[in-house]
Amino acid sequence: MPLLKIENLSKSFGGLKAVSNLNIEINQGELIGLIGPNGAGKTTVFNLLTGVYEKSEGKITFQDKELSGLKPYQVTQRGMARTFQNIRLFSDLSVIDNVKIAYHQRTSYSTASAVFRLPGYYSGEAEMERKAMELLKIFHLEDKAQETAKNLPYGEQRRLEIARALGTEPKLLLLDEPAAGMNPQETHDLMNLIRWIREQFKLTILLIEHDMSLVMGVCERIYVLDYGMIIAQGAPDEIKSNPKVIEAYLGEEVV
Ligand SMILES: Nc1ncnc2c1ncn2[C@@H]1O[C@H](COP(=O)(O)OP(=O)(O)OP(=O)(O)O)[C@@H](O)[C@H]1O
Repeated sequence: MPLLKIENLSKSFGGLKAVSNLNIEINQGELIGLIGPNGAGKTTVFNLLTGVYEKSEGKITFQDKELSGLKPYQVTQRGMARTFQNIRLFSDLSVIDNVKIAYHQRTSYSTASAVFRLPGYYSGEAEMERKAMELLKIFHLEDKAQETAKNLPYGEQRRLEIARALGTEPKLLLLDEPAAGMNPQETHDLMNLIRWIREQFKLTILLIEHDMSLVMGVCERIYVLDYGMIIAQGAPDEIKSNPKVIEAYLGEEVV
């Protein structure tokens, strides 16, 4: 059974069919790319998966359970986390608080112990602080733990966003253009980081990305969307030489 199964998924906005009859299967541990020209429907797919949008038609099954009518926080609790194309951090909070908020979504202590500050609350907080700090170390952000998130350079904000997503302890991580705005060196480092966190956290990753060197470099399989429909799928080498893909990217560099 795949970890994620998307069957005949469609989403219309008025007369526009942003996603049309989409079928995707992702197995545990895979690193999969979702590419396509601007406006192809990639982010809409993420919004459908995470409960931001309600589907028009189709079925999404995640960890053997259908995801239907769930709010984004419920999808997070089921084990799916995402980052956004335009970074969305709590920009006025500290770096470490951004990650601790993610752990709060998975917290084990009860609301009563939080409200009355019972001992369980404090041990829970301490544990969260420790775990958040561990994550920051992985992302080389431990020295910036007390810094206000908005003061971080752009590349570090992107890394913090991934750290925060991992704080919810997901099985499936959705990355929406993680290399956007990064220079070639940062993109190269990010590629290694993505590979590494997949192993370390036993993650399955679905990645939207326009940077072809990154997509082709890290993904095992790639789905190509155009006008809301899948026009090609396969290994990076097959995708690079697929005439439909080359045509969809007309004038753009595919390799
Ligand atoms: N909330 C919405 N209301 C109306 N139309 C929308 C909405 N969200 C997305 N769309 C439309 O759906 C289509 C797909 O958009 P989407 O953002 O998913 O594309 P994308 O592949 O992620 O593009 P990009 O690479 O530029 O981010 C576009 O035509 C877009 O204008």
